[in-house]
Formats: sequence, structure tokens, C-alpha cells
Amino acid sequence: MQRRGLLIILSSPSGAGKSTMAKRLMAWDPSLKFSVSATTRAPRPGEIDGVDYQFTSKAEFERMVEAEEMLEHAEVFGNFYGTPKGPVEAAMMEGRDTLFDIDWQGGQQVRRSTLAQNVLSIFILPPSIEALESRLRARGQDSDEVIALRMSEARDEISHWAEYDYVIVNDDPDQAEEELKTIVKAERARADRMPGLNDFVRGLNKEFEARQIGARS
Ligand SMILES: Nc1nc2c(ncn2[C@@H]2O[C@H](COP(=O)(O)OP(=O)(O)O)[C@@H](O)[C@H]2O)c(=O)[nH]1
Ligand SMILES: Nc1ncnc2c1ncn2[C@@H]1O[C@H](COP(=O)(O)OP(=O)(O)O)[C@@H](O)[C@H]1O
Repeated sequence: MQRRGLLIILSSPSGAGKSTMAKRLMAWDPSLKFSVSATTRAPRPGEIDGVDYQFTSKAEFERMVEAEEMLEHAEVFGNFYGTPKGPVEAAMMEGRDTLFDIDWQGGQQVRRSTLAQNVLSIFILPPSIEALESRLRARGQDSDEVIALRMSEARDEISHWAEYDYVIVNDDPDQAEEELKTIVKAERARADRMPGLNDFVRGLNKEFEARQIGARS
């Protein structure tokens, strides 16, 4: 039996390197499906509609929430972000793993949903707050005001680190990528073995029963 796809969630404070790690993971395994979020935020230069985000109006976003088309949604830095449900469910049924770049609120909502069993959640920390700020500046995409807002929210985002299955400190990007790949490989191996192991243990139990050994309720 083919297993259902994993939902691989990456969260971090803005600037810690989620998008960078997501892109590296996608390059390593192009069979991964990236969950394209809907957002009311304006596109940054170079961002492509339908690839980086599905850029939507507030009215369209609200319609999607009302119609229960979102797996989760949240307000982050004054804009709305949400995960369209359809593509995630389709990937899961095909046995394809999906990669999410979402904040802690989204992470909590997915972990509390009916899909919780398939979640692999990874939190990315910056090596220091100084590095976080200089990365936000070096990215050169946001105004001073937007950077200040992201820095002021970083502490709150970081306070949720322990809710995640794994934590990676993104100091050297190559090392962080290796750690990420190791986690994904191990968790995939675990998910692959699970259906087979169920059958195997059922077989062992049949043997116990034939020999009339073990617990009876
Ligand atoms: N809950 C939720 N958060 C999202 C979603 N998409 C993006 N985010 C988060 O929104 C925050 C801002 O994203 P973005 O504007 O792209 O800025 P960046 O993370 O600094 O590149 C980040 O923490 C993202 O992980 C989503 O669909 N749901
Ligand atoms: N380990 C790293 N060392 C130095 N710079 C990094 C590292 N990881 C990412 N960056 C850079 O920091 C900036 C923020 O990274 P990004 O992936 O956009 O973060 P996020 O998606 O978490 O907001 C980008 O310019 C990126 O190239």
C-alpha cells in the first residue's frame, strides 16, 4: 500500500532562511510539491504569481476562507496568508510530500487538523538576532519600516520553536541544508515502513494466537 504524502512544514522568524531552505529542498527533490500560499501582500520584485504566492485581493481571500477552501490561514505582519486545501489533499492522496513555508499560527492549525498524523514540522533559527537583521537588510526587499516590524515579531515567532518536531540553526547554509535533508530522508523511511510494519506485527500476533500465548482482555 502506498503511504499518504507527508506535510513538511518550515517555520522561522522572517529572514532566518525558510525560503532559501525550501528552494534547496525542492532542487534536491523535484518530486516535492511546494504549497503555494494565497496572500494579500503585494508581490516583491521577481516574485511570480502562482509560483511564489497566489497574490489575491482581500475580498477574494475572504471568499476563500468563507468557502472553507483554506487548510489554514493567519494574519502575519499586517497581511493575510493562507494555504489552499485542494492541492495539498491531492498531493497527499498521490503519496507526494508537500512543503509548506508558513508561520507558527499556520503550523498550529495544520497540526490540529485531521491531517495532523502526516505532519513533519521543522523550525529554523538564525544563529543570532544580529545575523537575522543583517539578512533582512541584505535581502534588499523590504523598507526600514517593514524590517522593523519583522524584527519586532521575531521574538514571538521564535517563542514557538518547541512546538516543532525538529529545530535547525541556519548558520552555514550548506550544513543547514544537509540537516534538513537528513531529517526528511529519515522521516520518509519511517513513513514508508509503517504500513508494512502494521501487516508484519499482525502476522506476529497471529502466531501468538496460534500458540495461545499472550494477553486476552
Ligand atoms: N499561516 C500562514 N503563514 C504563511 C503562509 N504563507 C506564508 N506565510 C508566512 O508569512 C510570513 C511572511 O511571509 P513573506 O511575506 O513571504 O515574508 P518572508 O518570510 O520574510 O519571506 C512568513 O512567516 C511565512 O512563513 C500561509 O499560507 N499561512
Ligand atoms: N545561512 C545563511 N547565511 C547567510 N545568509 C543567508 C543564509 N540563509 C539565507 N540567507 C539569506 O538571508 C536572506 C533571508 O533569507 P530567506 O530565505 O529569504 O528568509 P525567510 O524566507 O525565512 O524570510 C536572503 O537574502 C538569503 O539569501
